[in-house]
Amino acid sequence: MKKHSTSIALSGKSLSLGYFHQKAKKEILSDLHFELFSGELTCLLGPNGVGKSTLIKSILGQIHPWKGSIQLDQESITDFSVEELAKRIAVVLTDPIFPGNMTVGQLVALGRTPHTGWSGKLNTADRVIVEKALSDTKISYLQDERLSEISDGQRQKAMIARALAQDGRVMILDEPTAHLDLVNRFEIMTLLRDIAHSQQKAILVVTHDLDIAIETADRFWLLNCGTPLISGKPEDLIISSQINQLLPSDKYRFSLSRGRMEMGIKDLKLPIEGPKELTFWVEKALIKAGIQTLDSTVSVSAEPFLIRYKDQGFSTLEELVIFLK
Ligand SMILES: Nc1ncnc2c1ncn2[C@@H]1O[C@H](COP(=O)(O)OP(=O)(O)OP(=O)(O)O)[C@@H](O)[C@H]1O
Repeated sequence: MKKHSTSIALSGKSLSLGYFHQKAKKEILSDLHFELFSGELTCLLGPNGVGKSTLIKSILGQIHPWKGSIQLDQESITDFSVEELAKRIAVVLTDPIFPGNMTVGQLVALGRTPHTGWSGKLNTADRVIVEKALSDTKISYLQDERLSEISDGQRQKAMIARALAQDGRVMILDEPTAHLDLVNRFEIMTLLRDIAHSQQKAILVVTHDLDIAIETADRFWLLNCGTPLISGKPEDLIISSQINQLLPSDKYRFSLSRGRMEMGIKDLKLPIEGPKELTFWVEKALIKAGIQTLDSTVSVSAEPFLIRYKDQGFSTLEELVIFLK
């Protein structure tokens, strides 16, 4: 069943994108189609150099498609002025460019610029929106802190609050979790999904963080060289194996049972018995140690944790690996 067309915030049809290099045309993406839905967090994934930033630049009107068209709210983006586009599409780029002595509150207020004009003077309604953006991103307590004196994760939340204050229907973020620790990466992505759902925003995030994207995204766009963009629920793309498009060679595969990318090892003969959550880690430790075949079965049990192999008992995987080597 197709999604209703009114929920399409942004779409691209038959796009051909590229650059001029020494006067020659260098096509990066051709015949590209996409639909970005309101109320969803979409993650754009693909190998380095495939053209993710190029696609973002075209959505922002920084490069013009050689062929095809991009529609925002059913109108060609070429019909929008730069100011009108800034009201509708908010962007968070990888490297923030704001001075360190600016406060979080001042940064978030800058999000209102497309609405206030060059004076930058906020009226009551603007102030309410800025305060809401700070509270939606749970950083109201940081409003008077300087950007140079807060953590990377807090700064990234401030950048998202600024984009929220811009109050457009579409938000685009280029690697918003780069440089962040695991907990902050989860927090940022979960925050973005909550915002997409509660405020019906269409949020597009470029990321290389497959694990966290699987946990948080409503939709994936998979981009690979020379193939059409694949769009779908992450779970559907995993079940249908289309997720393997992200993996360039047989060396890696996406494990359906474990939900993650792994080294694809041929002729693996590791008979291991015991609880599933333990056999998984035993196999991992053996593969890492370069052990791919065993002539007897390894038995593993929990409480107490014990590994048995050929009448020997081991209380750690380290002991087992030393014995096998
Ligand atoms: N201004 C430019 N002029 C010419 N070629 C460019 C320009 N910018 C990017 N390219 C080329 O376009 C291709 C796609 O680059 P792009 O930055 O869109 O990839 P990406 O998927 O965003 O990569 P990454 O994951 O590494 O950020 C690359 O081959 C790159 O060299």
